Amino acid sequence: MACSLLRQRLSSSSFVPALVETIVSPTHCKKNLNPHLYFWSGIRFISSHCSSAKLNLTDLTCPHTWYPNARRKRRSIFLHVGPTNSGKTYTALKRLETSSSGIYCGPLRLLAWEVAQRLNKANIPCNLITGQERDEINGARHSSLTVEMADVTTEYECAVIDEIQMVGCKTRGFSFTRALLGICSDELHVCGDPAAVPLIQRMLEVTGDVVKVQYYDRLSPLIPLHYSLGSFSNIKTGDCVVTFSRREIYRLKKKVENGGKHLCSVVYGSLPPETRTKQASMFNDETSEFDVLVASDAIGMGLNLNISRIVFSTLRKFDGAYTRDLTIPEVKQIAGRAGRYGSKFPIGEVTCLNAEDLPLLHSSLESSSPDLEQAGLFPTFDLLSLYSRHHSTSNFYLVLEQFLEKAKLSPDYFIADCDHVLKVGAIVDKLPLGLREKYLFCISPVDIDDDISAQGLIQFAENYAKKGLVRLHEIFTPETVVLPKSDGSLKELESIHKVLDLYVWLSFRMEESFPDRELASSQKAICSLLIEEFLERLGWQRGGKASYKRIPLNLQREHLLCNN
Ligand SMILES: Nc1ncnc2c1ncn2[C@@H]1O[C@H](COP(=O)(O)OP(=O)(O)OP(=O)(O)O)[C@@H](O)[C@H]1O
Ligand SMILES: [Mg+2]
Repeated sequence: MACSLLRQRLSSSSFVPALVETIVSPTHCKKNLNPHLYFWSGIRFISSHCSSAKLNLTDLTCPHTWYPNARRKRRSIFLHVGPTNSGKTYTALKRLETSSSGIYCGPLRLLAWEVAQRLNKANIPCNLITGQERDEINGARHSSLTVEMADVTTEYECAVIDEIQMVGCKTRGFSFTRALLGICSDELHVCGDPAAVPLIQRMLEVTGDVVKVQYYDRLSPLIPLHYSLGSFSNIKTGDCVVTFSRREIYRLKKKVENGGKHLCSVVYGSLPPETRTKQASMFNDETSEFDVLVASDAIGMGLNLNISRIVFSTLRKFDGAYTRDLTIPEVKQIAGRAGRYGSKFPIGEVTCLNAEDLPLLHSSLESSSPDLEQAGLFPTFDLLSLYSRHHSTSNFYLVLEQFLEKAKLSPDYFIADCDHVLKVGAIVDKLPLGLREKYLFCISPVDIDDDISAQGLIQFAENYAKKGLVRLHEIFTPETVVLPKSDGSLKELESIHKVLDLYVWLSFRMEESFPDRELASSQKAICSLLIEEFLERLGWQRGGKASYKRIPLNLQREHLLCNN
C-alpha cells in the first residue's frame, strides 16, 4: 500500500488501550507559543510551593494550591444535579448566555459543538476550541471547549463544567479535577449526577468557595418496559439499539435494514466526530429515512437525540481488560437518552433485546448510583520537570514511574491510569528528545491500541527527533484515501483519520515543526466524507430505498479542495 503507515504495522499486542483525546492540559513548545494552548500552573508558583514544602515534589495532597488565580477568588459554585433529561445543562447555559464572558467545558467534542452552535445562534459569539480545532469567532467573549482545553489563568464571569461525575473516570477524571479546582470565574456552574455531590463538596471545602446544590427532577417520563424486543421485526421509528462493539454495531445495522422497513444511522467512538455529528443529525432529521439509530455508549452523555426507545442489545461490555455488567450509572445515562424533553418523542421507553436482561435493567434503573469516592489527579508537567532536574534524568518513563511510586495523595484523590503514557514514554525515550517533547507525544491523543495510529505516532516522533520538521507527505499519500469497499477498509480509513487527527493535534502545539495542518485537516474532512458515503451506500444496499438528500461525493470533495 502506498501509505507507509500501512506498510509498517506494529503488533497491537505490545500496547495497552489508548486514552482518549487530550488526556491532560495541552502544553506548548518554547519555540512557538500559542495563546490558546493552556498550561498548568506556572513553574514559579510551583517552585515557591515546593521550597516551602522542603522540595517535596511528590506531595500531591493539596492540589487546590496549584491554582493561585482561582484561589484569589471566592467563587460562587452552583451544583446542578439530578437524573438525565432534567434541565441541568439547560439552566447552566441560560446563565452562561447572560454573562459578559465565560466558558462551557464538556466531556465530548459533540457537546462542545452543540453549545457553540446554540450560543452563536442566540447571537452570542462563541469560539469552539477542542484539542484539534480552533474555530474562533470575531469579538467572542465566550468559548465552548472540551474540558482538557480549559484555561486556568484567564478570568471569567461565568463557567460551566458539564458531566462532573466524569471526575471519577480513571483516564480523564483529572482534567475535570483541574477544571473544578482551577477555573477562575466568579460563578461556576457544575452539572451532573447527584452521586458526585459529597465528593465535590469535600474537594471544595478547602478552597473557600461558596457552594450551593440545586436538585432537579426528570422533565419527561422514562418508562422501563416489562417485555423485551424479542425480534428485530418489532423495531420501530425512533428506536436506538445499543451495543458495545463496532462489529456488533454493523451486524445489528444490517439486521435491522434487512427487514426492509428502516435505515440506520450509526454512532460509535472511533467514527470521526464530524461523522458522528452528521449521523446524529440524519437520525434527528424527520425528513431523512434514517429513522433508527444503532449506537455504542458514545451517545451516553448529554446529547439531545430524538430517541423514542432505547433497546439494549446487551448489558455487558468489554472494558479493555474483561467483559463486565454495565454499572448502574452507565445503564441510567444510556437509558436517559430516550424521550428527551421537547423532542419529537417526549415520553421515553427502555427495554432489552433479550428477556433475560430485563431484571438487571429494571434493578439498575430503580437503584441510586453509589456515591463517587475519589477524583482523578495527575502531576503537572512542571512538577515532573522539576523532579527530572532534581534527579538528573530526562528519561520520561523513569521520571513518571518513580514520581508516581512516591506520590502522596489525600484520600479524596487517585492517580490517573497512565499505562498508556508510560508505554508511549518507553518508545520516545529511545529518541533524542527533550522532556517536554517526550511529554507532548505521551499525552497526545494517539490510539495506541490501533496499529496504524501507533505507527503514525512513532513516525511523527522519529521524524521530529531527526529533523525538527515533520511533513505530512513523508508518511501519507492522499491517494490512499479512497471510498471503503468493505468493513475492513472502513476500519482502515477510520485509523488513517486518527493519524491525520494526531498530526493536527501536534500542529497546534508545535506549529513550526508540523506545518501541514491545513492539508491534514482537509484530508481528515475527505476521510469523513468517504466514511459517510460508505455508511449511506451500506444503507442503500440493505434497504434499497433510501433517498436522503446529499451532495454527490465528487462535488463535496471538489468543494473541500477549493476551500483549502
Ligand atoms: N426550562 C426549559 N425550557 C425548555 N426546554 C428545556 C428546559 N429545560 C430543559 N429543556 C430541554 O430539555 C432537554 C434536556 O435538558 P438538558 O439537556 O438540560 O438535560 P440534562 O439534565 O442536562 O440531561 P443530561 O443529564 O442527559 O445531560 C434539552 O433539549 C433542553 O433544551
Ligand atoms: Mg446535560
